Amino acid sequence: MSSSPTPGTDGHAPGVPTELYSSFTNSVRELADATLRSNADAETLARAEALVREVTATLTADQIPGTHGESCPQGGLVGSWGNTVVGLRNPVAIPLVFAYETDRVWAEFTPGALFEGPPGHMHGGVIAMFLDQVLGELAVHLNRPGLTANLSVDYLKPTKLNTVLRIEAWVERTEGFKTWTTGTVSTADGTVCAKGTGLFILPRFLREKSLAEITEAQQHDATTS
Ligand SMILES: CCCCC/C=C\C/C=C\C/C=C\C/C=C/CCCC(=O)SCCNC(=O)CCNC(=O)[C@H](O)C(C)(C)COP(=O)(O)OP(=O)(O)OC[C@H]1O[C@@H](n2cnc3c(N)ncnc32)[C@H](O)[C@@H]1OP(=O)(O)O
Repeated sequence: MSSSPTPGTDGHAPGVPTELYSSFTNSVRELADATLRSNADAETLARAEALVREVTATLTADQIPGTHGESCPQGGLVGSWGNTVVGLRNPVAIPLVFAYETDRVWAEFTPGALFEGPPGHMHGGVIAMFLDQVLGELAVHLNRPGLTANLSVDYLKPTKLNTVLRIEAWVERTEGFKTWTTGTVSTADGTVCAKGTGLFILPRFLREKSLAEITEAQQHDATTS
């Protein structure tokens, strides 16, 4: 079975619109939730497994090597397709869709059973991962991209699954190539469930580059801002 060396110049396989990637990936997210919560009997599960394995074989017949970030080092839409929190083509992502304001980034989302830690509640590691993303998105949004050097989370209340949550971030302070951002995960009534702070540092090898070069190097989807 062949594997394509890289996607086309815009990252799409011939004739595939972004909407199809998006709707297909959503269908796989639904499959993951169905897999987790199905009460199907043994015969039904065995039939479903055969079908899923057939679909998997169809998809793996033609794949990019490695990751989307590696295949599209210039970043942009395709580079962010694989991101585990916001990736349009990543079935593991929710995906979060951020709104960008002058000094703030936020998103609303409703995590389901796939994100469980304590019974009925969101896993703390997943909360930290989502906070990392929103804190880093803000740094990028402010044209101060960086890698997470430090992330600290206070878990203030258990975070219920299957309720609308708001995640947002704002900047705390900046110093040269360092950016400290703070963010929260809260419920619709404003209760803060978790609060995180992050330090984002532009890596040494990028510090000498221009902002335009850095923007190209980062794996950020400029089209979402
Ligand atoms: C692979 C390259 C990609 C390049 C892209 C660049 C930026 C854009 C990135 C992402 C944007 C995309 C979407 C945004 C949302 C995403 C959020 C998720 C982000 C992540 O998921 S990201 C993965 C996890 N993250 C890492 O994988 C980092 C591993 N790590 C390193 O890559 C280095 O460790 C680094 C770069 C952190 C520093 O390395 P370095 O060589 O530049 O630092 P250096 O030693 O020169 O120190 C310079 C000054 O920073 C101080 N300093 C250093 N480290 C510190 C620390 N931990 N705490 C407090 N202060 C610290 C020193 O004390 C000194 O301070 P002073 O100048 O005052 O003396």
